[in-house]
Amino acid sequence: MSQFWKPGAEKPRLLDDEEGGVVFLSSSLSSASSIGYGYASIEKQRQRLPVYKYRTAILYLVETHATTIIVGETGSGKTTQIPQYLKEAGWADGGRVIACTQPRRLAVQAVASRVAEEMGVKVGEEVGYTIRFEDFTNKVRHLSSYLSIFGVIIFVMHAGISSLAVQDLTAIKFLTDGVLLREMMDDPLLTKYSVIMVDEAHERSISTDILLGLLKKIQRCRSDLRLIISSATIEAKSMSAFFHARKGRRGLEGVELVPRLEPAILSVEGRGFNVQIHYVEEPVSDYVQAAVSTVLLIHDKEPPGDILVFLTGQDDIDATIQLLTEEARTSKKNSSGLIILPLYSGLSRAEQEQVFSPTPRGKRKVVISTNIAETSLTLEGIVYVVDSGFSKQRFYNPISDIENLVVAPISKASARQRAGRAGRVRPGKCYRWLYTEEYFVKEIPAEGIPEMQRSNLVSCVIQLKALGIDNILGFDWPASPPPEAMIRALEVLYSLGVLDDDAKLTSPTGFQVAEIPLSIWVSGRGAQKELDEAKLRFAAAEGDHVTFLNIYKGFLQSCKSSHWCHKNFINYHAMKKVIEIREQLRRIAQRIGIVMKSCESDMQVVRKAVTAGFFANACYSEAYSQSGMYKTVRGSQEVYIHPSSVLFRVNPKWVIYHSLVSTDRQYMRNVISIDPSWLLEVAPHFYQQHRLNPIH
Ligand SMILES: Nc1ncnc2c1ncn2[C@@H]1O[C@H](COP(=O)(O)OP(=O)(O)OP(=O)(O)O)[C@@H](O)[C@H]1O
Repeated sequence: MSQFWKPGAEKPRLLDDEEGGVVFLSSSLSSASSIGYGYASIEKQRQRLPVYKYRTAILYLVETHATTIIVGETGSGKTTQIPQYLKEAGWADGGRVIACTQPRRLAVQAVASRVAEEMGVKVGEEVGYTIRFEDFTNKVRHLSSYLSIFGVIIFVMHAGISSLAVQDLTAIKFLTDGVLLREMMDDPLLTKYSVIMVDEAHERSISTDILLGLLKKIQRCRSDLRLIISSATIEAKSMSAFFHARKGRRGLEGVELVPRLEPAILSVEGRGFNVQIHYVEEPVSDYVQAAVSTVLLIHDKEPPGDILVFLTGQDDIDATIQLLTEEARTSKKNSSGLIILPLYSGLSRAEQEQVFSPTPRGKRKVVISTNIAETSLTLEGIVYVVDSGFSKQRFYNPISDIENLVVAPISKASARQRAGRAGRVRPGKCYRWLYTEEYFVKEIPAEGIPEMQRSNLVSCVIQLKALGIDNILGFDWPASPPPEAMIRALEVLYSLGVLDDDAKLTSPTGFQVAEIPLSIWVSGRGAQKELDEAKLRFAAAEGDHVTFLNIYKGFLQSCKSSHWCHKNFINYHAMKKVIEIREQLRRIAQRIGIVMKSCESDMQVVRKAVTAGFFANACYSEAYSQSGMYKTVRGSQEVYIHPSSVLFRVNPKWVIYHSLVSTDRQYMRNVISIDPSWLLEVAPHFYQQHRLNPIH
């Protein structure tokens, strides 16, 4: 086993002018070890962060450059400090807002709370956040709705306070990049924002990439807007090249523009606390078992401190928790005193928030998480990180039109982010215990493939179309998506009636679809296991979607009882979330003029509705096939019904699936039986075009 974390070995540095950046600073920081830990006032803690020494530099670069790229180690203070510096320097004066985007909802909430705490304000006042279905910012709309509630009496006072109503009272707003994109539908130039900081830009989610492309466009119209692109692990030069390359700049050469269009690159040197990296000597075959053994070893041998384990998804997490709990029961020595907590996006807010609660004295918290905790989060007690080296990633094949969620190795950038969850408030250790150092160095790529280049682009195309970007193939992307995937997406949207013959959004369907904040390809995440178990009790011959509907109806009939959920192995918090999201969707549907009508008990309507949304995922089983094998109508791929489906072993002739998972075979999840004649009815363009033989 080797140990290393050479502070400074991989440190980013300030690039010089020839490399496309700006020479500005040469100072270096005190080493990490000089930063003590223990109690310090919040102000002192802020001043000890590496980024503090760069405060003036950052403000100067933001003032003078349209785009500033900031690279600094995990925990150096980018996310929590830079928005505050900007506010202190006046960038939120006059009702303007400083935005900071994050790829994940949990990080948005956590960072907003921390910054509010540092500023001594409540979340939702000067510091706010917005994520899908949740807006904690202080602005006009809240005042107006308050006014409407109290009607006439308050209306009299309205004139008196209307000057307040035009001001956005939130100065610093954290939000997901997806939410910022949605805001562009109402305000294409994002006029209320003075500075937009795209944080964790290395993640390159589809939303981040669309956002970067659109922000570059907005910069042409708004010389007052400033962008900050930040990350610990971003390839700064290529990001700079993207923002620097502009079409139609002829005639501007030699002209000194303020702000300068050429991006500035700033490297924040120094890190919070040391993190030692440990590797395993021999590769392991079972990373769940290896994770369990590593946790027990740390618990046995290492001093106090909480443990954060990175695994790939709910299945792995459940298996690990089961093994650890088993261990706690049988071997008192090893695992007593462990508080084991899962963390993944399908959990309720309350369940997720448990990971932030302080660890009782004499106990050790073990948080077992997906990559939801990979960036931006500070979990105070974490000293040890155990990294499986894998995550679940989407891979889309535009030729077969199949999108798989597969367990794949993470990038070096991700591994550094994971290690960076330790060492934030005291020194830490990271156990890349599940893969060898040689494997890490030689096999793991420096960066991941942008999501845009490995995903189905249906939602992405709808969003761009709704924002008036008609020439999607000519859009200025940070990394171009494969043309086949774009063409596939256009084709599907045309067949769905979302796009017209000129590839423009149809009215009203296309615009309505664009307004709904769920993609038409709804993900089935959340409480999957419990729902699988309950399915037997609620199983419907038509398939999984109708089964879910039965569960939903049962929940309502029980008066939304948690006891009922417990009895039926259903996740109560997930059901509450279902109710919440349904209510949000109902409101949106009302606002955009969709007439709602109950289907009563006619399940054919439900099945047809699913067919209308997912017709491209139709499959059939051949009459002679005994093996449970299906073929996709498009592409003739072999697929099978997942054992968790109520239709497993029932094998109706024609089905539509919601998503595919790849293990030893391609399995269809969330499957519903259909009548093939509906395919021609709901998607005639699509099926005529593909001349489907099996439909007669
Ligand atoms: N909730 C918290 N409790 C205690 N300390 C915190 C908390 N949030 C942040 N900090 C402190 O502030 C430091 C800076 O956090 P911040 O998120 O700004 O860093 P960052 O450079 O953006 O890191 P990353 O790249 O990992 O997101 C942390 O290392 C930690 O010392």
